[in-house]
Amino acid sequence: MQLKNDLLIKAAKGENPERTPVWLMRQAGRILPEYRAVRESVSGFIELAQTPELAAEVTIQPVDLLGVDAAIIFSDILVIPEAMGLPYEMVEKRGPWFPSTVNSASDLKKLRVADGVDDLSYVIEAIKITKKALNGRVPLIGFAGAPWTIFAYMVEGSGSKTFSKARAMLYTEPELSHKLLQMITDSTINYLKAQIDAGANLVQIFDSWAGILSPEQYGIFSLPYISQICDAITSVPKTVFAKGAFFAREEMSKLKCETIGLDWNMGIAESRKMIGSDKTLQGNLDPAALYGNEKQVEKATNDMMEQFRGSRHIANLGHGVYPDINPEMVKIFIETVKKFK
Ligand SMILES: Cc1c2[nH]c(c1CCC(=O)O)Cc1[nH]c(c(CCC(=O)O)c1C)Cc1[nH]c(c(CCC(=O)O)c1C)Cc1[nH]c(c(C)c1CCC(=O)O)C2
Repeated sequence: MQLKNDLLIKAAKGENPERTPVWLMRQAGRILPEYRAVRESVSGFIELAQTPELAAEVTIQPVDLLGVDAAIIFSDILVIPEAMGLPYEMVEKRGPWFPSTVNSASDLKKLRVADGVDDLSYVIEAIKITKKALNGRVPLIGFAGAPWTIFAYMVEGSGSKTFSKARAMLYTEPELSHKLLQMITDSTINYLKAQIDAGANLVQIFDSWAGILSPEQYGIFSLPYISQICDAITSVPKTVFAKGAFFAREEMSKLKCETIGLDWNMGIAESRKMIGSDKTLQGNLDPAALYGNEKQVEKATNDMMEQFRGSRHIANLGHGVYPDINPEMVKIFIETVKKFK
């Protein structure tokens, strides 16, 4: 299927798109009343994610309603632990929670390497339905969590400010940590390959908890596993977004990926210098800028675009859009990027 809008793919490959493409991390769900209406028709997030027709519907909503240049499949990074044998629940207003966690070698024995097609067939089905419905209008982004971020949830059992249990394990049980990280990595490679076979045009790896590791620990327990994933996926462009990993930008430029995501704490000119000109940069407006009024959002967006001018860029926020942002301000962000000359 030929893409009618391939700006994202061109930008990722450094092929001079006619204008800068724009999409938002966490654009599916969260901010749209149309999403909440679908969400209320089922028992909760997990049922929605596991019902391929509905997952496809909410994946396409931001393309229709906001005018973004890409869709991202509606799912969650935590489907990987579940496929490995560690199920999660999504607790209303609190976030993910794992009834059991990984603390010992015997816990690890109960897990398996997930097979992308069989264990995550509902995501694969949702991708196929989405691709058909999109009919080439925009590219579809597939995604997975980075092994370290997935490890953090599997060991901690929930979100946390410090993830101190997960970080402790890296010091007290380094061998066990590496074994679990390798199982997550192998599962993630299988999963991303299955997403690509089903039609994903680009994949993004979210290392949301990169920033809580020391540079040294990051180099031992996160980057080598992201690097394995980048090496294993060769058929579509890859984006690596490591939130808070300002200290790893130079190292990240060596990854076999086309695009590096920047969060809003990372200076644009300084990041370009560290990463070099052979990669596309994605980002990085502060998501809180969208709390401003129309003029303020326009100005903040234009200021960001100006700093990326003339270099390989995919416009986005520096992290996921916040749930209480007014969709009208998201539209202004998108329109401002599209009009930028
Ligand atoms: C850390 C992380 C998670 N999930 C994800 C990350 C990495 C990105 C990041 O750093 O924000 C990634 C994710 N989660 C979701 C998507 C869908 C696609 C998209 O719109 O980008 C994506 C790409 C849906 C979701 N994932 C979740 C929801 C809300 C569930 C609901 O509808 O109640 C959605 C739409 C739940 C979720 N899932 C997770 C948390 C902490 C929570 C609860 C709080 C929150 O909403 O962010 C784990």
